[in-house]
Amino acid sequence: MTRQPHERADSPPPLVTPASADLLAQAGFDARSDLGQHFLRSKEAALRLLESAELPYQGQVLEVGAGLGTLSGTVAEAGCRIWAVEKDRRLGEILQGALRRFGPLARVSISDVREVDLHEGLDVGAVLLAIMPFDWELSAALTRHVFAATPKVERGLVVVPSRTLDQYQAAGEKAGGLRLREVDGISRSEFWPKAPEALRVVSIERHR
Ligand SMILES: C[S@@+](CC[C@H](N)C(=O)[O-])C[C@H]1O[C@@H](n2cnc3c(N)ncnc32)[C@H](O)[C@@H]1O
Repeated sequence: MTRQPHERADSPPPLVTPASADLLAQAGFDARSDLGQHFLRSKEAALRLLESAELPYQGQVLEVGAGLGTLSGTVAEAGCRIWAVEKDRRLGEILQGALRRFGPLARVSISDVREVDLHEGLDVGAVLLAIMPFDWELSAALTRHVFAATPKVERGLVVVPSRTLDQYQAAGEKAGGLRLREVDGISRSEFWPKAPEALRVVSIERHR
């Protein structure tokens, strides 16, 4: 298989499991800007996102770009089923290691979310919860993709660059039938590497 210019070798980085964003930084991990990689540094921030998401107990959550599993583990601890999808194969072992203890509550797919069968894998009423790549075009494309791929995802809560929200709101009715609303903020310093621009915590609903 020919490797794309941005693809790196798949050898795992020198990390311990479970890993944290700060350990990743200390290990000299090469965060990929083409994937908008910025990792959540604290569990407190994950808990705050969980609170904003108002997840139904034992509901199903799709997380796009699960990274190290910091948010995914918090979701599973709250009693929800999590499907953690992450494109970067270098993070596969770490993510699987972080979620192994949850057994059947947690499913991991190491793949581009646009290449997994979301309709088949999700239940009606699934919620999208994601810290989307910090690249406004990519985060907008992935958000659009999830809601277009299956009607089973009824709503979501995402962290996105503020420009993603601005562009959606500017698109109005053309925004793929979705209504986005800012519900909270999150500091750029909650991430390693620090987010390059302001972030928004946004709830998403379908237009009825
Ligand atoms: C802002 S980071 C958030 C990581 C993680 N949620 C955390 O906070 O530690 C975005 C994540 O999305 C992943 N990603 C980028 N494009 C993706 C795609 N098409 N499908 C699945 N994951 C993707 C990146 O590799 C990265 O781990």
